[in-house]
Amino acid sequence: MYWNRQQHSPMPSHRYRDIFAKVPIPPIDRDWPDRRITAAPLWVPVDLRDGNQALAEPMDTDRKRRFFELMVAIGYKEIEVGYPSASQTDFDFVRLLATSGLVPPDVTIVVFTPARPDLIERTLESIAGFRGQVVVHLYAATAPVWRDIVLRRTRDELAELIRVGAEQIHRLAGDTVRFQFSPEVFNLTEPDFILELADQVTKVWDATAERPVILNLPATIEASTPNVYADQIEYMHKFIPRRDGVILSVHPHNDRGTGIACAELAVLAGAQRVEGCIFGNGERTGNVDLATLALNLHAQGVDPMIDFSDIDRIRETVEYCTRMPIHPRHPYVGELVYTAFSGTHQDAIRKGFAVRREADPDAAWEVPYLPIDPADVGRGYEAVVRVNSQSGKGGIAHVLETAYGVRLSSAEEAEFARHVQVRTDTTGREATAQELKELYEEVFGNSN
Ligand SMILES: CC(=O)SCCNC(=O)CCNC(=O)[C@H](O)C(C)(C)COP(=O)(O)OP(=O)(O)OC[C@H]1O[C@@H](n2cnc3c(N)ncnc32)[C@H](O)[C@@H]1OP(=O)(O)O
Ligand SMILES: CC(C)C(=O)C(=O)O
Repeated sequence: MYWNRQQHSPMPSHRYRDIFAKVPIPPIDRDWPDRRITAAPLWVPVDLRDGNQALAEPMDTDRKRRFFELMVAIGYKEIEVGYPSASQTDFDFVRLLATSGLVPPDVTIVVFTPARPDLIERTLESIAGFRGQVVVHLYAATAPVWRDIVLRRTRDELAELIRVGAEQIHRLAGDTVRFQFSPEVFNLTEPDFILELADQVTKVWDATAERPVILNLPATIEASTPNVYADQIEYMHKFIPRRDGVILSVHPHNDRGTGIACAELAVLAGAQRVEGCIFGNGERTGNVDLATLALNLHAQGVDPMIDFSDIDRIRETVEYCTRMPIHPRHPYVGELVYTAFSGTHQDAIRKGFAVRREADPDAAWEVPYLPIDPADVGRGYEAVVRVNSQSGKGGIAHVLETAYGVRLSSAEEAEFARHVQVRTDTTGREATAQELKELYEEVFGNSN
């Protein structure tokens, strides 16, 4: 075919199978494609547990505490604070929260446990005496490969393990505790088995609208296009027993790079709660990024209910706690995401700002190439246009004007751009505002 001269790659793609070969995807009359997101879901950051378990150097108490205080300060009301049976550090941090008054009364903490009697006991020990709101989160992997290879249990045996764990938690936990169950690798588990387990745990935990059980459905390893995950979630939304007594939650990872889309489509499909990490730390390619999800809502006119108005302060804390830098292209927070180097984009932004200057500050934001106003997240406008050999006269004039108040006529703009082009082509580098000013003075003298 003349239009497609691509060759077969030498990679062994034949060794992989798509999700439809791995698990039944039940047909549904899907409603999610026609829905819109008009309100924020319940957000639950799992940075202190799922994020923490992915770090080369897990957080110490000081880091955990700073991260926790940040999450409280910006508005999270439910926070997974650790895997208390994993390490003394995790246990001690939960004890600190349980005994120190660091948890505000309107904030719920979540503690995470596998279905092992000794570890459940240790988990409940970690929250002993805590008077605030707490969720005990039980998990077990349910997908066939995990059942066969890892846990070496049949479906019935695994269901029994989960029932026994759920009963133990119910017995040991006080009346104020709420319960959460995650069938790990939900997305690769047979739907009828999930319904069976959901029926079981909601029965054992006596799920009611007043004391709902959280059923969290993870894409532990992202394994399909997001529309398939959305179908899987909508199926559960429609068919899980005791739906009124269940908060349907999702927990997408990002192995295919589509964790955000999975979370958003899952919310359209009926998910009420989303777990993830701020800026997307987490196992392998990370948990879904809660900051991007929140700011995607903001950019659609929906209040995300979390305050990202000082995103660089949040970024500093997250980088300190995880000891990992955030990529310059990371949505909303990256150093370069409000910056244009290219000429036609700079020209459009400059014209957009000119219109904006005349507009009501509350008028709808319509500046080309800037999906949100950088000021919303505490960024200034200095870095919006930066100049190199890809830049044009509009962008160069914008920098001179905003940095130094120098205004060029149209003829001067065109002439000066030619000088800048020679300079940036020769150096191969960016020209800073100060370098542009010096070049301007060389070309036009100091008089303008
Ligand atoms: C998708 C997720 O994020 S799940 C959470 C993953 N997080 C972590 O593992 C971090 C914390 N983990 C730990 O500190 C340790 O793994 C511990 C304390 C939980 C367990 O440690 P160990 O007793 O040394 O066991 P190990 O780490 O090798 O785990 C494997 C055992 O756990 C079992 N297991 C795994 N998941 C579960 C579960 N949800 N419920 C019960 N048992 C489980 C495995 O079948 C295996 O048992 P086996 O030894 O009888 O074959
Ligand atoms: C067990 C759950 C919540 C999890 O961390 C995952 O599946 O990734």
